[in-house]
Amino acid sequence: MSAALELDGLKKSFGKTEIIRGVDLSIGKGERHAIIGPNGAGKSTLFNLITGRFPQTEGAIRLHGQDLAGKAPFQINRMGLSRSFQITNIFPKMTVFENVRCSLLWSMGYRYNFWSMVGRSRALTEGTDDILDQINLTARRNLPAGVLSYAEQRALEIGITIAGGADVIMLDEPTAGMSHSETDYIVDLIRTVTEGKTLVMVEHDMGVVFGLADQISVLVYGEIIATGTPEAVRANPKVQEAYLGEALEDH
Ligand SMILES: Nc1ncnc2c1ncn2[C@@H]1O[C@H](COP(=O)(O)OP(=O)(O)OP(=O)(O)O)[C@@H](O)[C@H]1O
Repeated sequence: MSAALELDGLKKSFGKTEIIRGVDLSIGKGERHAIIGPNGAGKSTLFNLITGRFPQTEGAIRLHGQDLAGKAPFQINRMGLSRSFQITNIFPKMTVFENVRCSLLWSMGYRYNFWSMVGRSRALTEGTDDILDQINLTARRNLPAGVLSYAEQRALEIGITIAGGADVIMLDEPTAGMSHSETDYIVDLIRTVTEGKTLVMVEHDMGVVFGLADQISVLVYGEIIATGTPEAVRANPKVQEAYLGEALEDH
């Protein structure tokens, strides 16, 4: 499996404090990879480095072999990496359809700017409806997004994240604040919409992590102490000691 994303000796300091302390990681194309670790380990910082929100202090990040140094988040997005936000990022007064179309328009405007307006608008509508179908929101198509339930809003946000056609999808705690049934619903949805794509997610819920991830990396105090399959990570004594012990017993 060739790498979709590679981190090489990655470091990040805020002032004098080194938060990411030398991370090497290779995430294969088509892999679903979860980054877990205790509070304050640096997961969000790592996420923000990969998506270009923070510049790294040292080391390299490569997306499909291309160095991301100095690239702005929108440029990284156009190179095929799309992220969701922990805080719901939808326009509440726009309809569900308009929210997805807005995201799709941006990417199509960029990729297919030679299309006629008519062709473009038809393709846009079809593409938007296809995404609504994938995220199970066809029945809610014409409602203002603000009236959706919390889980539906998160589903919509996942739709917005995938709308640009990125092949690397990054999700930050996609099931945060959800009930068990909402979590099951979103996990199924994530599995479906990321089929054939590379998924990188930061997630606290071990049920979600073990249900979705092919590979898990455990970040502790700014370093990855283990990467492997869920079974290997679960059985790793270093991981048990540093972090998972109790969190794992139920799964
Ligand atoms: N912009 C910043 N400036 C200074 N320090 C920061 C900044 N962002 C994060 N930190 C510090 O970096 C450390 C790691 O934070 P981060 O949010 O990346 O951890 P996390 O693993 O995502 O934690 P959680 O699981 O609680 O979300 C924390 O000590 C935090 O205070």
